[in-house]
Formats: sequence, structure tokens, C-alpha cells
Amino acid sequence: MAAELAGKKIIFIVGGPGSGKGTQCERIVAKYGYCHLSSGDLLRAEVASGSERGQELQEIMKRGELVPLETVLAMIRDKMLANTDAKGFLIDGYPREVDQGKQFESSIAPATSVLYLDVATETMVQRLIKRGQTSGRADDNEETIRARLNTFEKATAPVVDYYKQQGKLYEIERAVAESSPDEVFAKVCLLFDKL
Ligand SMILES: Nc1nc2c(ncn2[C@@H]2O[C@H](COP(=O)(O)OP(=O)(O)OP(=O)(O)O)[C@@H](O)[C@H]2O)c(=O)[nH]1
Ligand SMILES: O=c1ccn([C@@H]2O[C@H](COP(=O)(O)OP(=O)(O)O)[C@@H](O)[C@H]2O)c(=O)[nH]1
Ligand SMILES: [Mg+2]
Repeated sequence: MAAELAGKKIIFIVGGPGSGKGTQCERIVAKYGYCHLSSGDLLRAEVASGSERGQELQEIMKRGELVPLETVLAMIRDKMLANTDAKGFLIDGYPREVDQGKQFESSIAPATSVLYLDVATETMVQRLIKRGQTSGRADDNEETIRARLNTFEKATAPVVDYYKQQGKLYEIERAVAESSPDEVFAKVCLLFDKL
């Protein structure tokens, strides 16, 4: 456990690709001032650095698969330790598999709460195809989108069940998660106001 992080609020943001995690995190940061760490953004920064490691990561991400969990865990841990003055942390797009969550909690600190955005598969596909017209993301093409959705169903859906059992899950149900970002945020605020 990292002693510097004891008592900090740690919120995992979980949802399929294109479920709106990044969109909500931006709003949470603006209103509540948490430190936002997006696992995907940290990996893309490594890719952009042009390192050999980055090239390996890019290949895995283009296949829509998961990079080794230790890689992402180390990146997140470093960033958290560089921001110990933050009142809390939003860990966006993480954990992607149950073991990744367990290792985070045993080696860094326990999660306070897990926010889950439940969006239908076809809605996510449509949103990402649209985002792909301008995002420049190598994984926003239909083939990779399908593979990411498949990885989500196999590896990440069990994360939702795991934190539900632990009583830590805060779910934005489909009817809300598929409406507008403002409506989603209104429901997200009900969680953050209580933290
Ligand atoms: N209708 C609607 N569209 C949304 C909402 N949230 C996000 N979007 C759109 O869906 C697309 C994906 O949103 P992101 O916030 O990038 O999704 P993400 O979950 O971070 O996706 P990844 O980065 O792929 O993990 C964007 O183009 C948004 O404009 C929402 O609440 N309602
Ligand atoms: O803990 C993580 C987070 C991300 N990724 C990889 O990074 C990609 C992009 O992640 P991001 O959260 O940006 O997008 P999403 O897949 O949710 O659309 C994923 O498809 C994975 O290949 C990973 O392997 N482990
Ligand atoms: Mg995102």
C-alpha cells in the first residue's frame, strides 16, 4: 500500500468503449477538482513518445486487446504518487479485468466507489464511428471497435459484477446513460455530492 495515498478518494470509471467515460470525467474535474487519470490516454502518450515499448503497446491497442496489467498499474501508480496533493482520483477506463482491480487495491489503495456507465453495444459502435471521423485514434475504426467490445464483454463485464458484490458499484442505468451528457452528469453528481 502507498502510505501517501491513504485516505484519498479513489473512483474507478468503468464502461464499454465509447460509453462516455472521458466525457463525464471532464465534467467531474471541472466541478469537483479531482485528479483525472485515463489509462488509455497514458498508454497513448507512451505510443506518442515513439519508444520501442510504445510500438508494442500500439500493436496491442490496434487489435483491441489488453496490454499486460502490470504496465498500466505502474503508469497509474507513478501518476498518483506525483499528485498526492489531489483530494481524490478518477481512474478512467480502469480496471479492465478483475485481477487488475485486485492488484491495484492491494498495492496502491482501496477504491472508494466504482462508477459504471451502461450503454448498449450498438450505441457505442455508432458513437465511436462518429468520433473516429475526427479523433485520429488508431482504434476508432469498425474492426477494432468490434474487438474492443468483445474484450469489454469478456474481461471487463466481470469487473462490474465484482464491485457490485462488494457494494461499491454506482450504476448509471441504460435509460440515463444513453441520454445526453448533461442528464448523465446530473446522476453522476448525486454520487460525487455524497463522497
Ligand atoms: N448522446 C450521448 N453521446 C455521448 C455521451 N457521452 C459521450 N458521448 C459521445 O460518445 C463518444 C465517446 O465518448 P467518450 O467520452 O470519448 O467515451 P469513452 O468511454 O471515454 O470512450 P473510450 O475513450 O473509447 O474509452 C463521444 O464522441 C461523445 O461525444 C452521452 O452522454 N450522450
Ligand atoms: O487498463 C487498460 C486500459 C487501456 N488498455 C488499452 O487501451 C485501449 C484504449 O483504451 P481507452 O480506455 O482509451 O478506450 P476504450 O477501449 O474504452 O474505448 C484499449 O482498447 C486497450 O487496448 C489496456 O490494455 N489496459
Ligand atoms: Mg476515453
